[in-house]
Amino acid sequence: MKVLVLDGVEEEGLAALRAESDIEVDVRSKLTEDELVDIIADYDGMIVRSATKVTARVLEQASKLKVVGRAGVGVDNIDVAAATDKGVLVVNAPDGNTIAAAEHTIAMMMSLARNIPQASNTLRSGKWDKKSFMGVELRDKVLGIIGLGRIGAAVAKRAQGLEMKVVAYDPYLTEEKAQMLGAQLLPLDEILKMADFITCHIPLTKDSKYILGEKAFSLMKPGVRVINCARGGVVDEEALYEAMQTGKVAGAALDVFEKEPNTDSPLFAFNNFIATPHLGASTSEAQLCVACDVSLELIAALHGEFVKNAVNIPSMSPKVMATVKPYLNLAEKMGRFCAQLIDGRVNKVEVTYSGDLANQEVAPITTTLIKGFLDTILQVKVNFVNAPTLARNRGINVVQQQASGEGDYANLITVKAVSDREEISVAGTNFGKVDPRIVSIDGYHVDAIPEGHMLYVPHIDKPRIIGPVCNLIGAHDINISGMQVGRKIIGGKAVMLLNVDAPVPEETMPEIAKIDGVLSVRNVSI
Ligand SMILES: NC(=O)C1=CN([C@@H]2O[C@H](COP(=O)(O)OP(=O)(O)OC[C@H]3O[C@@H](n4cnc5c(N)ncnc54)[C@H](O)[C@@H]3O)[C@@H](O)[C@H]2O)C=CC1
Ligand SMILES: O=C(O)C(=O)COP(=O)(O)O
Repeated sequence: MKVLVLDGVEEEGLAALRAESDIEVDVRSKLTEDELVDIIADYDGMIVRSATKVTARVLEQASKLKVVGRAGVGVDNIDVAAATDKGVLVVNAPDGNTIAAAEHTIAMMMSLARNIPQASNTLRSGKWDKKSFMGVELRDKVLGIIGLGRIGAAVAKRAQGLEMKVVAYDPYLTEEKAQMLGAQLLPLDEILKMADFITCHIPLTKDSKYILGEKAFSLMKPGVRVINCARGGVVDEEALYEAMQTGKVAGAALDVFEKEPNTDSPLFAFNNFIATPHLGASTSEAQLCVACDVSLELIAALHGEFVKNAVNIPSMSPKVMATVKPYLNLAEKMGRFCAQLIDGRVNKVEVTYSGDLANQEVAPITTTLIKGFLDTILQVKVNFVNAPTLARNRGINVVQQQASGEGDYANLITVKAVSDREEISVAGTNFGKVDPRIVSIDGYHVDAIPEGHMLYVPHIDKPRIIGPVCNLIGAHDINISGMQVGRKIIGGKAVMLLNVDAPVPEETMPEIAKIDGVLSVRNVSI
């Protein structure tokens, strides 16, 4: 497999990736979108930082691509929706650069407070100017943090060390968590009115675009200082320009810009404006960390294993991963089994978990089941990433529920599939955690190993059915390795499920269907 590495990802951090015998690493310098479009079909994985734009056009040509890794946090340079539709996993490395970004923010704040870059420039140009650079202290000043996530929290901790009062706006964070961080959660308007310094630590989303715009600047305290080391577009640069022009804003520091690279911003005209070229994550420690983290994620993704920091599938903690892993094989097989048993256009798949599975995280098991279900009926590549979207797009309503109460099995997954023609239900369990079994079909008890080729024959419970079915299969020299028969009442409907060493030829199927008492017959391949 080939992995394309762009944007100057730290070489030392790629060691784990290079050590994989089945992975070839190709490090390139910056490529244009056209160049990327031309070569991307060769690659199974790619790693980027913030410079390369992984657009829908690039992804369209990425016929082998399984995973895009972001050596850092923000994935706004990757078209995640297009990747999801194509079944391409997007992973990031969100923990490795938190401290670097937080320290850069503090450095920006200190620089704003003490005019360090400007004073340094003046001195280097031959002027010993003390008068122009009167500063302010940070102690007792109010720091307003917008977005109290990983970096916001690290900034809060450091600001408290500087004896600042920390207030924060983060509508997605609990009061308890903010309290633990020593920050008071307040509405945005109140923060804008009271803060001496305001710093953003949020992703760029449709809600956060221009969160610091004209209205926000109008509410701010005169003499406020503003910092953005998060994403360009969170601060409206034109509104900032106006607010600096009027003197409302006493200083601003941007590490990120709406358009990057940016070497000619009108803001550069202000002496109280300082800027760095998106350096928040640029420490040797952070770059080593994110490169190592993303390399491990790429290795896992390329080997079909679960990843820790997926952006477009639900992430799983190692604890959840350990509990769900034994059921993924069963779920995928059950999905495949049901899809081949049901007739007509499926509009609903209802998955019910009971026993041990009643009280644990099961969403990844449902996704795996749906993947198995769709895999057998769709031509497109189905994986954990696009399975839920593909189901939704095909009008299949996936319902997941967990049943309480004692059952007959230590763990049980029951799938009810509904189509425009019929409804079927299949139940499966893991014996001893890892041994998958189909234990019921439409309420008929069986005990079948879901593997290889199977033949499903619903019939009337009466003599001279099993023998003739087996004779016809035997006539084709096909070995039967397992047989299960289940009925509810004597003489009523029954089901027969055979494990066979090869698929029963299509031309034999009508002959089996003709046997008196056979209701239908179906080949199933797991
Ligand atoms: N300048 C640089 O080089 C770097 C920039 N970053 C950027 O910093 C930002 C923050 O990164 P992390 O702290 O790791 O992310 P995070 O996901 O840990 O934290 C983001 C926080 O923002 C909050 N949030 C989201 N939307 C919000 C909104 N509209 N209003 C208020 N709060 C909102 C979330 O609840 C969360 O607590 C990201 O945009 C990331 O891309 C990260 C690393 C380096
Ligand atoms: O991790 C992030 O979100 C960053 O913004 C860092 O960007 P970079 O990897 O330095 O181009």
